[in-house]
Amino acid sequence: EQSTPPKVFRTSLMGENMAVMCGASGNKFLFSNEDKLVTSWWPNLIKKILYFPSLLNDASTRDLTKPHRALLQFLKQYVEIMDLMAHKHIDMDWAPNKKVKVYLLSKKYTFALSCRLFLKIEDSEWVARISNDFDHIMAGFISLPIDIPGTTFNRAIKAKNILHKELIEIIKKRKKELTEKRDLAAQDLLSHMLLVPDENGKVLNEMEISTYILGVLLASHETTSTAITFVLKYLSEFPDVYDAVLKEQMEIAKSKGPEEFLNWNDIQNMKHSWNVARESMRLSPPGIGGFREALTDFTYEGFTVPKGWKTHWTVHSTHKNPEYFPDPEKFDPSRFEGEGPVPYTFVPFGGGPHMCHGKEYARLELLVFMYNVVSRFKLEKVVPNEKITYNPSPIPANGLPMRLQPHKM
Ligand code: HEM
Repeated sequence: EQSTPPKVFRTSLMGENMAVMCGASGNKFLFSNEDKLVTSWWPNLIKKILYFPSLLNDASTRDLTKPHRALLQFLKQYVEIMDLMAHKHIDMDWAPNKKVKVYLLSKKYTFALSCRLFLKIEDSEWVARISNDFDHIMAGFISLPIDIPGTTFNRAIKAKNILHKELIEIIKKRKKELTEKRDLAAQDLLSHMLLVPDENGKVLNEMEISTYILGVLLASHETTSTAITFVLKYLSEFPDVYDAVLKEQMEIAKSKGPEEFLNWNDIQNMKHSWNVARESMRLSPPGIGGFREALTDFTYEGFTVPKGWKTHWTVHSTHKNPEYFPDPEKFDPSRFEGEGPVPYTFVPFGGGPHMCHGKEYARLELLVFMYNVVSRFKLEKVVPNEKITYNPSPIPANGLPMRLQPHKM
C-alpha cells in the first residue's frame, strides 16, 4: 500500500531551516501568499555568485528579480529569428547522419540564441568563450562556498567578474551607438533596457542591467537546453508520439513557401507538439522548484513556520504523484488535452508572481526547435538505456548521442 506523502516537513538545506511544502495544496499556498506571508528568496551561495556586494541587500535588487517589460515585448518577432537560427545550427552542427551529442549541442544552440536575442551578439567565438564562463558559474551554484584559488566557488566568482566586465563593455558600446542613432526598432533586450524605462519609470544603471542580463542568461542557459534534450529523447523512444508530432508539423511545413519562416500563428497551431513538450517537462523537469522566505510567523497544516525560515516547493511532489497523474511513469501527452491537469499540479515553471519570466520564451524556443528537427529528420538514439544523472537538473550520462536521418522525399 502506498503511504500518503506528507503535506509539509522540516529539514535543513544549505544551512537554513526549511519547511518543504508538498502537493498541489502546498504549491497553491506558497504561490498565492507571495508578499503576504512569503517572499522570493535565493540561496546565499547564488546571491554571492550573482550579485556584487554593493547590490546585495540593496532595495534595487528587488527590481532585478521582476520581469522586465523588454523581455516579453518582442516575443512574436523572436519566432522568425529562432527559426532561422535553429535551421542554421542544425545544418552546421547536427545533421545529416552524424552521431551528435544532443545535450551539448542543445546548450550551444540555446546559448547562441540568448546572446542573439538578449544582446544582439552573433560572434560565435565570443559566444563560445563566454559560454565557458557560464559553465563555471553554474558549477559554483552547487559548490562549497570556499573562496580560495582553485576551488569551484572561486572559479565561479572569477567567471562572474569576467562576465560583468564583458557585459559592461557591451553596454557602454551599445549606449554610445544608441546615442548616435536612436534605433527604436532594435529588438534585443539590452537596447530596450537602455532606451525604454521599466514599469516604475526607471532606466536601470549599467551595473543593474549587467546583473539583470547575467540573471536571464543564467536562468535560460541550462533550463531550455535540458528541455530540448528530453523532448528529443522521448521523441526518439516513442514512435507513436513522434508520428503524431510529425503529422502536426508537416501540416505547418506544407503551408509555408520555400523561404518562408515560422510565425506566431504557426506556433499557436502546434498544440499537440506543446502537449508532448509539457509531458516531457512533467517527467523530466529542467528546474527542481523554488524557494521563499517567511515574512511573518504563519501556520500551515498545523505546522508553524517562524518568520525568517525558508520554504521550498518542488516539482517532484506533484509531477509523479499518481493522485494527479494516473500511471505517472507513462509518457502520455493526452493528459494535457481538454481541461488538462488539476491546477498547481503541473508546475515546471512555478507559479504566482514569481513564476518563471521566461516561460513564453521557452515555449517558443522549444516548439521552433521541435519543428526544425521533426519536419526534416527521423531520430535514432545511439545508446539504448542511457542513465540519467542529476545536478539537480537531469542530464543524460552520455550526453544523449543521436543520429538525425533526413526524411526520404
Ligand atoms: C524550459 C525552460 C525553463 C524552465 C523549466 C524554468 C523554470 C523556472 C522555475 C521553476 C523558476 C522558479 C519559479 C518560482 O520560484 O516560483 C524560474 C524562475 C525564473 N526564470 Fe525560468 N525556466 C525556464 C526558462 C527560462 C528562460 C528562458 C528565462 C529567461 C528568458 C527564465 C527566466 C527566469 C527568471 C528571471 C526567474 C526568476 C523569477 C522570479 O523570481 O520572479 N527562465 N524558472
